[in-house]
Amino acid sequence: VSYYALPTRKNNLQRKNPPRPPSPPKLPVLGNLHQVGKFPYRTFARLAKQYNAPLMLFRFGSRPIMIVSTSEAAREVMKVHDLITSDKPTFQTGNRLLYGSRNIASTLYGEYWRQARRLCVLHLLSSRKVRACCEVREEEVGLLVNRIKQHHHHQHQRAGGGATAVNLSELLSRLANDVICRMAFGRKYDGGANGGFRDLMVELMSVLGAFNVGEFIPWLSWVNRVTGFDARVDRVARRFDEFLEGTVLEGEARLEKDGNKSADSAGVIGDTQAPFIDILLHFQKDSSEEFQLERDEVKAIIMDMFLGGTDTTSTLMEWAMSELVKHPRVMKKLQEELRSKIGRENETICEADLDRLDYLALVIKETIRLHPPIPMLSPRRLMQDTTMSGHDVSAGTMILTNAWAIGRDPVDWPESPEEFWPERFLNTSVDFRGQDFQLIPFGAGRRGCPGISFALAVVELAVANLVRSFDWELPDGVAGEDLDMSESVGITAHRRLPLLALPTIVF
Ligand code: HEM
Repeated sequence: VSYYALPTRKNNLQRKNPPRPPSPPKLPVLGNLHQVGKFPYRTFARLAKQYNAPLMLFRFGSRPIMIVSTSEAAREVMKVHDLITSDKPTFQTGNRLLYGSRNIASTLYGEYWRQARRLCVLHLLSSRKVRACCEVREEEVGLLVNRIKQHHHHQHQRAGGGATAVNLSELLSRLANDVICRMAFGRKYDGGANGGFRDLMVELMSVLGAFNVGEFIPWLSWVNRVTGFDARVDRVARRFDEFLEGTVLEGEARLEKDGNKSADSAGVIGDTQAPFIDILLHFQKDSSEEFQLERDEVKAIIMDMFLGGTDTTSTLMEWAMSELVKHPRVMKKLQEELRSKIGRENETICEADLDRLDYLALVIKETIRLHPPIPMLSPRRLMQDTTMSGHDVSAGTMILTNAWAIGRDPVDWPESPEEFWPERFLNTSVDFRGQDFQLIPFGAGRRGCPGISFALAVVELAVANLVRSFDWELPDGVAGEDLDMSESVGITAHRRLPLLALPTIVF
């Protein structure tokens, strides 16, 4: 048997007990780690197809990992077995950076998770709260549009008419970060004296996404000390904590001045525009609340909002703009919708207009189908032995769902699954909110993403304004269809190369 051959299903079926999911032969110590490659979602998609295996069992060092590769299998994991797959694996790096993994996304399934998630869904990310903060997004998107216009005028004057490209990836990352910053703290931290918050976020993402051998092969943990990885993690954790401590002190000063907030008739703390940190501090200070947070937990949940909401959101906007530049037909159709339905009255589109923009909604759906920002979703951990799709799976197995592969599976997407074609969503109710397992970029079930409305509000507003206000071309006369679409390595799959594009002001 070669190292790369999976046992066939037939062999498995000859066994007496329900078989384990197919599993490629492993190397000693490494298990299957050597097979993963730079783009695990591509490798796993290829193997799943090759061996016709909706569920596959791998071993990364000492950890058993099940890979879920079809919508049917995903439904079984996240719907039929949602409860017993709602635990999370622990990682040393996450423990050190996220206050013992007390953030909602990494904490173990249990009472703390239930209460913290409830708090988050009700007070931080509810559609009411999202709506109440539309001014923040409108202002920030307005700033983005003005920045591009200024760049354009400036270049015109300087270069005597020759336009230069703007770095849309950079601008969109700044937008996502500024919006969450204002929601979380009530103000922006633009660097300078405040310590370059965005640089800190970039470093945090890079440390969290780095391969840490000690997570999988515990006796090799010493390697991290030698390579300096441990010291780097400690440095990021310390700098982040210093920053968050400052924001907590500012929040405490505000609470002291305004007095403790009590719930309004809808049970929401503070006014709907109160920054997240003030709301979380209320749950730390007010002993009449049933659920009490520790100071570190306040910080961990704030970090969750940044980790969950910045890179993911900017990645989605970046791919939407890339696909539009690459597909002039779709760009033109969307521009027609925006320019005819919104008209010229306002300089920028505001959120009240978004409901009327049907084609925009299709474009966003199609973008997230082809480019789920977290292609393998967030890992889960099976709580008890069970049988899934006719296979035995043991308690403790880590579960990764390949949303990227599922979004391109010809079984669910029979018409040109690799093509960017928003019209495929016409006359279907298929949506990404966790009911339709062929489209699960936000996961599903108990641990599904609570930030969908929050994310979409930013993404739709930004894309609508960028597409309505400007015409876009690639620099150096490169045709849109030749745009490089390769992905970066890491937890989020953003563009490998930044999206540089030439704007022409239309509105
Ligand atoms: C395009 C943007 C986003 C994408 C693609 C995304 C994706 C995801 C995914 C795949 C999960 C894991 C789901 C699962 O295991 O079933 C998740 C969880 C989570 N997301 Fe998002 N997310 C986005 C935006 C946001 C935003 C804006 C926030 C908050 C401001 C947020 C906060 C969270 C939190 C707190 C969790 C953990 C939930 C739990 O474990 O109970 N996300 N997200």
